[in-house]
Amino acid sequence: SCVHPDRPEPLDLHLGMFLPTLLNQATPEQMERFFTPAWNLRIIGTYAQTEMGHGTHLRGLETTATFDPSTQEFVLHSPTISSIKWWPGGLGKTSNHAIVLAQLHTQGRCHGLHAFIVPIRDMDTHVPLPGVVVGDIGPKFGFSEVDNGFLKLEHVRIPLDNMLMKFAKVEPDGTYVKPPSAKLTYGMVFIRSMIVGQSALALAKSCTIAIRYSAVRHQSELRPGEPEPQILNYQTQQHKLFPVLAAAYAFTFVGQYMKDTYRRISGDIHAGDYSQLPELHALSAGLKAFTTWAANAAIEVCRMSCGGHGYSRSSALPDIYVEFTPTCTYEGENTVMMLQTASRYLVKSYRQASVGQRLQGSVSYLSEAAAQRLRPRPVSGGAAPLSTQDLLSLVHLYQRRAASLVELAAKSIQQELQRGRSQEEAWNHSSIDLVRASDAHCHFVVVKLFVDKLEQVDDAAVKAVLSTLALLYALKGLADNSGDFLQAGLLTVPQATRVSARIKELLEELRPDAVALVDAFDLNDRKLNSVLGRYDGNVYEHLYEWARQSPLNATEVHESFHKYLKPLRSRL
Ligand SMILES: CCCCCCCCCCCCCCCCCCCCC/C=C/C(=O)SCCNC(=O)CCNC(=O)[C@H](O)C(C)(C)COP(=O)(O)OP(=O)(O)OC[C@H]1O[C@@H](n2cnc3c(N)ncnc32)[C@H](O)[C@@H]1OP(=O)(O)O
Ligand SMILES: Cc1cc2nc3c(=O)[nH]c(=O)nc-3n(C[C@H](O)[C@H](O)[C@H](O)COP(=O)(O)OP(=O)(O)OC[C@H]3O[C@@H](n4cnc5c(N)ncnc54)[C@H](O)[C@@H]3O)c2cc1C
Repeated sequence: SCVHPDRPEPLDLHLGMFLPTLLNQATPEQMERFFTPAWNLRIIGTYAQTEMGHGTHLRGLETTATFDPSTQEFVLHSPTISSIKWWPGGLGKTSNHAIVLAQLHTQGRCHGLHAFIVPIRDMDTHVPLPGVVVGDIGPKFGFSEVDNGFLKLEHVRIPLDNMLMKFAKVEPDGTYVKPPSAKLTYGMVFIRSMIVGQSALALAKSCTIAIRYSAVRHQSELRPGEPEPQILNYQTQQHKLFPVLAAAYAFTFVGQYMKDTYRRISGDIHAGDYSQLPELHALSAGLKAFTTWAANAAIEVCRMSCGGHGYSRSSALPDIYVEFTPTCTYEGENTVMMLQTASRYLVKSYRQASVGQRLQGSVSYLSEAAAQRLRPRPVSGGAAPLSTQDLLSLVHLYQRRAASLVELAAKSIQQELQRGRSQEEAWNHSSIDLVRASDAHCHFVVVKLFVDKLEQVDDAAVKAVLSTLALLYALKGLADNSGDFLQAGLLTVPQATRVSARIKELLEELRPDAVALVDAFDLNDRKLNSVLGRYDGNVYEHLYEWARQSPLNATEVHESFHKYLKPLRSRL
């Protein structure tokens, strides 16, 4: 399993993408030649796919790999400024090899994107090799520990056997042999699946810090004349933090499910069964986007709930945010991933269900919805009774919301086509609906997995408190997205009012267990690296000590006084 490092590191790409790509796409001979030295860090590699001009649109990538049968070599080339590889982690100064994604040309034809192992620096001197121009792309929002780099290839020659050929092949005479499935060369499903677990970890860290701090921070007056209360006793503070706590548990279970699903389906793929690849792609793309967007926003809620000290690096929350936020962009920009899940899976499944096909996996509910559409609607047409206590009925509500939004998106495309728009234009003019449908589908999956997990909990007390968290997660999501449920006729205004009231009750129920629930994440002080989130709660003394250690305090009078203030004063 992928052990997530505390902070980004220059070897992340080597460990998180270079090695896994070899594992997934190298032949046994290539594994021998590359994996072993890479495992021993003799070879240090990166995954160079994105270019200055293209990150999302893979088919638009411009780097070329042209086969020269006379020398049995590929010629790797960056033909334009926009084709320069840009962003790969560890590329700037750390790596001596790169897996370069390039458009394969052989016998005068282009066969699309394929992966090539390209040596970029001398294995001993680390000097860039001939034809290789490589460097760091400069300061970024964060990730300063990682040398994200650029790579310009000027007719660099590599042996035929440096193309990763587990699936696609080029014969010595230049004949191209297609892979069993074109989808096998896309990659990225592994790391997208792992990122779901990173979302859970980021949430667990952030709410541990914020809830522990909220238990030791006393501020203002709740009852005149009484001591200042813990800020965790304010309903608004609970309303900010407890849904984040619930999401941290939800995403932990989803992260485990995603890892298990990846392991199961990639095992099938290695055995030659590609049938589940669409489900794995759709699930990993959608859940990566859903969980990172949610976690990204929640980290900021946790930071701001700690007041001024939340803005101090001593809280660790600014660093957690800066390190986490690019997950919404890399490994598939979130909007694009949501569109993939909708366009390549949900709408396709909806259409199959509409003609009576029995669907399996995470979209099986679309078959149920299609059958439902064929039955006469109840005369009342109103929303079904709502239980704010029964988790299974809430799962069903999320399922029906997802089915409704998938149908809305599919119908939007149909309406656009009937207006005479082309296929592409019809899809583009429905893309807001498509993203909403994916979001609702992923939300249903998360709620369902949370509730399914409770069935595996034997301890009654643990099951009770997790059920309360699951209820809060489901009802808060319902309140936040009440427009979807109202629009789908799944919720009435009186029911929405009851949901809000129930959420307040749940916040009160969770208050006594809140600190224990974050302690249960078992994140030690070293991993949290947060003065506010210390297990012993001894914040103020350590905050003062932390500030005293600041480099600015190395001298009582900083050199800036003599260099700037004093001369300025003398000129006034
Ligand atoms: C394992 C051993 C290792 C040992 C390690 C031990 C040590 C442990 C310690 C580990 C510590 C390391 C920690 C790891 C941390 C890692 C840190 C990461 C840091 C950040 C790194 C970032 C990297 C990157 O960003 S890489 C670049 C990412 N870029 C993208 O994702 C590009 C996004 N764009 C696309 O994917 C495509 O353009 C797409 C899909 C949007 C459109 O492509 P298209 O060609 O136009 O395709 P389309 O017509 O839409 O679909 C065609 C068809 O294909 C299917 N499809 C598409 N994509 C996939 C896929 N990925 N998989 C499967 N199938 C796919 C699609 O569904 C269509 O199918 P049909 O409809 O059936 O035709
Ligand atoms: C910290 C970090 C590390 C990275 N590490 C690596 C790495 O190691 N290796 C690597 O190869 N890459 C890496 N990347 C690059 C990353 O994969 C790309 O930035 C990402 O794929 C997004 O592509 P882009 O930057 O071209 O954005 P664009 O695709 O240009 O996105 C810009 C906007 O256009 C929108 N958009 C694009 N296409 C569509 C569409 N079809 N429909 C609707 N809207 C669309 C997007 O939603 C977004 O709002 C890294 C990036 C970052 C930030």
